[in-house]
Amino acid sequence: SMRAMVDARTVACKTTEPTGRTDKGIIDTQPPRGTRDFFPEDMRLRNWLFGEFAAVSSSFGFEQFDAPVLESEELFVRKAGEEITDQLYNFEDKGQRRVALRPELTPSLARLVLQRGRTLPLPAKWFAIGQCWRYERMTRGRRREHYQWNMDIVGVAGVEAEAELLAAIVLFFERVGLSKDDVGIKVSSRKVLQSVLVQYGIPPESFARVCVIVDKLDKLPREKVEEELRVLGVPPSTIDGVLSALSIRSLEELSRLLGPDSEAVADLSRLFQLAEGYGYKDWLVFDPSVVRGLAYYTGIVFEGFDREGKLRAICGGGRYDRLLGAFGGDNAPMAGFGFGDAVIVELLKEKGKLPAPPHRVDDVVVPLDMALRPAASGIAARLRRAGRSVDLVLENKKMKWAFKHAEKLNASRLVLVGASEWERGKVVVKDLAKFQQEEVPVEDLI
Ligand SMILES: CC(=O)Nc1cnc2ccccc2c1
Repeated sequence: SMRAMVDARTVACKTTEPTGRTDKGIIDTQPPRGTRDFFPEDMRLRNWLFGEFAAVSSSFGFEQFDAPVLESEELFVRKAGEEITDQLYNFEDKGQRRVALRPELTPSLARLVLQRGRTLPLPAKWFAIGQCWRYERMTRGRRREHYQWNMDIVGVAGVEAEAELLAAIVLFFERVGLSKDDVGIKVSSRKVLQSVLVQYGIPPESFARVCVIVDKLDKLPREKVEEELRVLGVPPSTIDGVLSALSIRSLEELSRLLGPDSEAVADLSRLFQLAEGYGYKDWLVFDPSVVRGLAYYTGIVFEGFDREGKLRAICGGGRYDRLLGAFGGDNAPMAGFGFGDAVIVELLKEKGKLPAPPHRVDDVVVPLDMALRPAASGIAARLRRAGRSVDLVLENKKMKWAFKHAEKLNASRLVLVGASEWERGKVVVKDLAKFQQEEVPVEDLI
C-alpha cells in the first residue's frame, strides 16, 4: 500500500526511487510556517463556526461578498505605522506588479463599493468570511493567517448602523453559548481623542497616526508610547491630557470634559439608548481607552473582550467615513467589524463550549455478495438522489465488518443487499438507532 511504500522510502532514503526523490526521502508534510492544515475534524469545527457567522449575517439581512486574497499592494499602503501594514505580506509578482495577500477585508470591500459607484443601492449591508495574511518574522512564532468574518454597512451616517453591528455580535455570542457574564463589548468614539487633540492644538493630519500609537498603550510601556508620540511632534504634556481623557469611565464625566454639545457624547448617548432598545445594553462598557489600531476609523469604535481579561480582543470594529475618499472616490458613510477565527475558539475551549461535530452518514449500503454490487450501487444512487448521505461499502465485506463500520460512521441505517431478499425485490434495513431490522421493498427505502 501507499503507506508501506512511504515508510520503506523513509527508511531506505538513500535509494533513488523511480520518482527521482533521491536522498531527500519524503517531502516535508508540514504546512508553511505560520499556516494551518484543516483535517476533517478541524474542518467540521471550522464549518460549524463559519456557519454561525453566516447564520447571524443572514438574520440581519446581509449579503455575502468575497474578493481575491491577492490584492494590489496600494490598497493597504497607509503611512500610519499600523502593525497590520508593517506586517504586510507583500511581494513583486512575475509581471513586476506590487501585490499583497490581504491583511484584512475592509479595503477590498471599499474597492468593490467604488467599482459599483452610484449604481450600488444604499444602504448596502455586506458580509464576508475570508482568509487574511500577515508576514511576521517567525521570532514571535505567531500565525501568519487567520479567517475573519466581516459585516459592514455602507450609506448609513447615524449610529443606528453601529447599533445594528453590535446587535449582530451579541447575537453571535448568544448563539454559541456565551453570556454577558463571559464577554462584553467596549465602546468609545475616536471623536473623544479628536476633541482632546484639538484642545492641545495637534494638527488634524496627525490624528490617525496618534490614534495608532495611543492604541498601543495597553501593549507597550508608557515611555515607548511617549517616544513614538514625541517623534510625531506631540509634546509629552499632551499625553497627560490624552491619558486623563482615556481614563474616563462614564458618559456624564465625558460630557463634563467635552461639553454638552460634543458629537462624541451625542453619538455615544444615542448608541446606548439604541442598545437599550435591542436589549443588549448590559453587554456594553463605555471605555474611551478603546481606540483600535486601524488608521481609518473616524467615529464610534468597539471591541469584544472576555470578562476574565485573559485573551486578546475577540473582535473589533467601528465607523470609517473617509476610506472611499482615501482611495480617490466620493466618500460614503461606512461602519463595520472584523471577527477572527482564533481568539473565539480559544475562549470557547476555555468555557468548555467548543463543539466537536462528529462525522456521520445517514445510511451505510453493503452488498452481501459481489454479484449484487450493481444492485447495491443502484440503491445508493436512489438514496443519494433523495438527499440522503450514503457510505457505499466499496470492497467485499462480511456482515460483522459492516456493522462495526456503520457504527463508526454514526449511521442511522445499515442497508444490506442480500441475494434471497433481492430476488423478492427487497433489502434488509437495520435501524441502528432503534436496534430493529426489517425487510423493506426497494421503493420504500426513502
Ligand atoms: C490569533 C491570530 O491568529 N491572529 C492573527 C493571525 N493572522 C493574522 C493575519 C493577518 C492579520 C491579522 C492576523 C491575526
